[in-house]
Amino acid sequence: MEKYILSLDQGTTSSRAILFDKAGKVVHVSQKEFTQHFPKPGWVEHNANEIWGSVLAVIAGVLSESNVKPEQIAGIGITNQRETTVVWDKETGIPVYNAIVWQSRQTSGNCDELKEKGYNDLFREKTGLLIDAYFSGTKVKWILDNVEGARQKAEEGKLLFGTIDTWLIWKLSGGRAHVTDYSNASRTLMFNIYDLKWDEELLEILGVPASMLPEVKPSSDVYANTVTHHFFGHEIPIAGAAGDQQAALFGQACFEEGMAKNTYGTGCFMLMNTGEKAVKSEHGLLTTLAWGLNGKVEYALEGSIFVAGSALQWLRDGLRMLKHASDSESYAENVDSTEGVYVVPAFVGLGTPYWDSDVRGAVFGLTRGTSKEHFVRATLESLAYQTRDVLSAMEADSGIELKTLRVDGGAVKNNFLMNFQSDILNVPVERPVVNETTALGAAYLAGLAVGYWADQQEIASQWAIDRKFEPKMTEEDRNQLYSGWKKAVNAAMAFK
Ligand SMILES: Nc1ncnc2c1ncn2[C@@H]1O[C@H](COP(=O)(O)OP(=O)(O)O)[C@@H](O)[C@H]1O
Ligand SMILES: O=P(O)(O)OC[C@H](O)CO
Repeated sequence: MEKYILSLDQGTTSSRAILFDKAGKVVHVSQKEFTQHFPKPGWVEHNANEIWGSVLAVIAGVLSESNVKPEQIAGIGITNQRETTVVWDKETGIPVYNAIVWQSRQTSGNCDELKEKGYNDLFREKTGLLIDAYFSGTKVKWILDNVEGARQKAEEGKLLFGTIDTWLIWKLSGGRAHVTDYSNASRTLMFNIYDLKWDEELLEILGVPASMLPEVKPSSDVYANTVTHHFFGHEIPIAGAAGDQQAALFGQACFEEGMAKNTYGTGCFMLMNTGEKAVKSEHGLLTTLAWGLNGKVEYALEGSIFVAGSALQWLRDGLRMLKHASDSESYAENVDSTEGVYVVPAFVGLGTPYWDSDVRGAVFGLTRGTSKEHFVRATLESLAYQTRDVLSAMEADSGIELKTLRVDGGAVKNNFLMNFQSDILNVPVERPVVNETTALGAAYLAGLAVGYWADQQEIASQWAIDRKFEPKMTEEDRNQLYSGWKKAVNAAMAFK
């Protein structure tokens, strides 16, 4: 009986269940989008029960469509949109508020207060992050402060906190496991990435009771078995978990120090493996845990871009310029340039290297001749410019000049974007055969825990390239285009 690993990739816009075989190939995918809630400007929320429903639906879909039986699944790996915060009642399992999404800015006022009190260095020293509404800590506090009765219940030990991995493991195991992994814990602003413990001093400052927090485990480990009714009478080990960006780093087999990947999904996240040493950034990058594996942890440097593929969704759903995000490629290729148009998609502020929560999106350089094609092209180009901002910071902090960049995520199907990316970075861009590297990374972590794959060497040998995009632009053009982008960002930041 052939066995598979089931990976559950719970992203910002959709949930996917993917079956992988021993060769690391995709056997079948089932995907379901769910509702994005925007209750106020800058706020983004999800319904945690709708997320759970979407995960159950894709599990059922992938099994029935592929004809794979539950007993053929050797283990389950979970990967998730990170930082997104769920607080639920321990007894009833009912979330007390919507999941507050990583992009949401509703706690930026609280972050300003913490910064004014001078806490930034303390948080940075202990967590590798900086004080920003992006991370879970202030989101938990917001729920406890704004949901009636929540703080008291939390102090009585009746509420649980989790990022989406924790929520899904808790649901899949019927409430038997309240756990997370090192990579997800390192995104909360509450976890000390050096002591590898929840930090009492930070919890005190944030006003979050320790009793709400999950146990932190390695990223490759059997946390619990699923309860039988979810899998048609069969228990399956939940054997791996990692935040989606760290999982993509793993799925891209970036196991050596200095190897990096960039994932183009809702946002865009570049991570560089820094091995067993945590590199502190001077250029607005985050120091984060890559994974816990083989009895130790490894670290990564990360550049976080908040709006990437979601800018295309904005063109599609907000401005109704596109029918599908993928149509952007032909529109962009229908013109030779943007003719000086720049889109700065700072819809929820800017992350690396600017860390400005108040800046808003802006468009520059419009003329009477500007067409939809120019507008779409400028939006796609903004993903590449933001990536260049991050890569420059990464090279400055690590002292490593990247020879190639491995890429993945929904938007890398866009060949125009990949060509332009390579041109603007002046670095070759490598797109692997398996684009579902996030899900693959979680599958690998689970597969290692249950002996499905032997070791990281076996995994690294499975990585294969689909297409390499080589830079062709002249240096003069590259510099001119990029300096226009810097001007546009500075102008957007000045408009507040
Ligand atoms: N061909 C394309 N060109 C540009 N963007 C795309 C394309 N296809 C998908 N996208 C964008 O990619 C994102 C989806 O990627 P995905 O990796 O599934 O994201 P997530 O994990 O954040 O949900 C969407 O924001 C969508 O707009
Ligand atoms: O949903 P994605 O793939 O854009 O990933 C979201 C990140 O995990 C946020 O930190």
